[in-house]
Amino acid sequence: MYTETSQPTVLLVDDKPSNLVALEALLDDGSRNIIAVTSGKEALRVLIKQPVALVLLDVQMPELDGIEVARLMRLNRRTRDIPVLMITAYGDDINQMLRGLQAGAIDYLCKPITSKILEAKVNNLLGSRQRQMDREVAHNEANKAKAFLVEILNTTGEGIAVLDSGLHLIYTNPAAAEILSVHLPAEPNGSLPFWCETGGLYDFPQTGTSARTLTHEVWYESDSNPAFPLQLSCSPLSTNQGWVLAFQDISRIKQLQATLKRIAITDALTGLLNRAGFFQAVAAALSKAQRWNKPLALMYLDLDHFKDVNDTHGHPVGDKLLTAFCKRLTTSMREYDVIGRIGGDEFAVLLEEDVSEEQVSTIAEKILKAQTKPYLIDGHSLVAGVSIGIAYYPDDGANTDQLLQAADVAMYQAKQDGRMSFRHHSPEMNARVRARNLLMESLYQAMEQNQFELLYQPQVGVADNCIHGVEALLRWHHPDAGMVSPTVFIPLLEESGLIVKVSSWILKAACKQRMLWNQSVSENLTIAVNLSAKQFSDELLIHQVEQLLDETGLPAHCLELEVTESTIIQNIATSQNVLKRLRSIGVKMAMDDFGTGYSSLAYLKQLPLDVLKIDRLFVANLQQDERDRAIARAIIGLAHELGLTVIAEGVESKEQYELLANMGCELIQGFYFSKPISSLEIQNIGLKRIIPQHP
Ligand SMILES: Nc1nc2c(ncn2[C@@H]2O[C@@H]3COP(=O)(O)O[C@H]4[C@@H](O)[C@H](n5cnc6c(=O)[nH]c(N)nc65)O[C@@H]4COP(=O)(O)O[C@H]3[C@H]2O)c(=O)[nH]1
Repeated sequence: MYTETSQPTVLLVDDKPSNLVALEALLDDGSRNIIAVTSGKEALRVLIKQPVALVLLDVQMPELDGIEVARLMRLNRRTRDIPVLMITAYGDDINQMLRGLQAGAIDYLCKPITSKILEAKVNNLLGSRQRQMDREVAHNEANKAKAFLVEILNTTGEGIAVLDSGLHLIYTNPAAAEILSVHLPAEPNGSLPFWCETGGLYDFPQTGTSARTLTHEVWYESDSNPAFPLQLSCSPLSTNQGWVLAFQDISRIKQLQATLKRIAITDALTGLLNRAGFFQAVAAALSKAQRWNKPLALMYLDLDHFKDVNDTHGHPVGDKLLTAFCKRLTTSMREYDVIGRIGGDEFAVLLEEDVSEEQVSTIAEKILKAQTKPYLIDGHSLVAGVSIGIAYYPDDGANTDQLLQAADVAMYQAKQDGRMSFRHHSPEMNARVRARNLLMESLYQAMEQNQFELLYQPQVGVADNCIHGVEALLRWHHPDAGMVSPTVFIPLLEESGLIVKVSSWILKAACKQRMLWNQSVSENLTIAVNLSAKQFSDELLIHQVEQLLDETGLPAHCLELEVTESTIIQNIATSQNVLKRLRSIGVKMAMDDFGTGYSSLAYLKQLPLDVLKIDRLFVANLQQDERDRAIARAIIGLAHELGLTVIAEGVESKEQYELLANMGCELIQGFYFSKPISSLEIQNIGLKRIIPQHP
């Protein structure tokens, strides 16, 4: 094969070299390659070896004549299309000429050869051969391109199909046939498939010159296929006779998206809706409620002391408790109520039906009741106390945030009022929360601005009416609000975490002050300091106390640490351990507020304590209530048998004092002798007998 730019090769075949020389002389004008051979055999050898554009073949040759060479050329694939121009000395021998033409010759030249005729015929034949070659090249190129396109169509994963103007499928590549489950040609009377979009049938774009490719998500449905989603690109054919479709089955992607969507709104631990999911559910319910003018109720639930469970028993136990709690919560609710976990130990419930205050209260009571039974988790018996706040649409909020905030405020109030209870939101609660938030903000500066002070309340011996000890009590002088009660700000300190910093200041200030009284009061005076629940569970407490005693030089037996009964009872085993370790360094341990609820007489024996403080609420009823007197007598008796010192708190009257003194209570604390007073006032009293305030 030769290209357009290369010169064509002309093969001259004649057994007479003189003829060859003459022919070559006539043809060799520099525009073509000339090869001259003297036999048919040689000619065939050249033809097999190299591309030749034209053969000038003498008919009469020994061995292999021109007609035989032409015949053999036609039998070979490589030579059959090469034009042959026969040269004969017998121009009048019709038979011979006919045989030559039948053997494949294109034309004849008769000897003697006229150079012009030779030139014209050679040029014609070379030109036509060139055109034939060009056509062959173009045809081959087209075939290659077609094969390439077919390969692409056959191997692509994308479905490619052509629809005629009547929406019949007239072409599908293999992927399209598989996706659509069709075999062309389609059944002549088969029904047309549906191409649908949200809202109805898919509107195929207008055909015509302004046609563009449009991409859509459509649903395809046919006799053999239930509807499934396709991502479809549709291009009208330029002939106006249909459309080319390119598409992919996106069922898997859709399923994946749905799964991801579900995961995105589900809480992995409990399987409930997570915060995002719950918010979506509330938003949907709110728009319905707005449309139909219906009320909604939203409950906010917070587990009481859940953090302690995590801290004490570890997160796996905490997780199991949450899961068990959710199970119980779910069984307390109706099937159509929506429950979500919106924080670590915070849950919310949306009630759309039967949302009168009375009905919602019944549900809240049911939830609380279900939680009174302890959970048995990994050998631990745990109670998941819960506080519930309830808010209503439209009274307490118009959107999700407002409603949740109102329910949260009500929940906080429930916690304040004693936990394991529920509260309905009321507008006054907002004011309370605002005030609380303001206080919380100013608490952060209270330490730096020296707004805290310690007062000391004497603990007076019944035997001698002298001060045996003092309880350090914290005071906060708020620059605007004046004196704020510790019952208000101690929980805020705990909540904010500031309690750690403030508590270590209290301990240090109390111990330092106590050392100053060595001379002015007594070397044996006890200083009692309250420990917050957080401090009591702080691993570093013992180290901190040891360091403090070291720093201040205070003998350990002069320091008494008070822990409330409720803190101790939360986890008896841990409390036993902490009490034991603190006592091992010589510090005295007192149980504060004894009698405020638990009256854990059964535990007293197991707790390593030195002092039992009877709560003032208990003391207040002594005069009126014979049963309280009997119980107080029993408590004091039992405490003594266990080797504990008893201090009665909140003693306000002579009668209370005398009753307690008669029962054997050895130390009295209360307004009867003194309110909490300054360190200077304690110093002034010193070891003198203290005169009752209300004799
Ligand atoms: N009605 C009446 N009340 C009496 C009488 N005698 C004493 N009180 C009051 O009873 C509370 C006794 O302290 P508490 O039970 O430890 O109860 C304390 C304690 O739990 C907590 N608290 C006070 N100071 C501190 C502190 O420094 N650290 C910690 N963690 N808590 C503290 O705040 C609670 C309240 O403290 P305060 O307001 O100082 O109230 C004090 C005291 O002023 C009486 O005869 N009648």
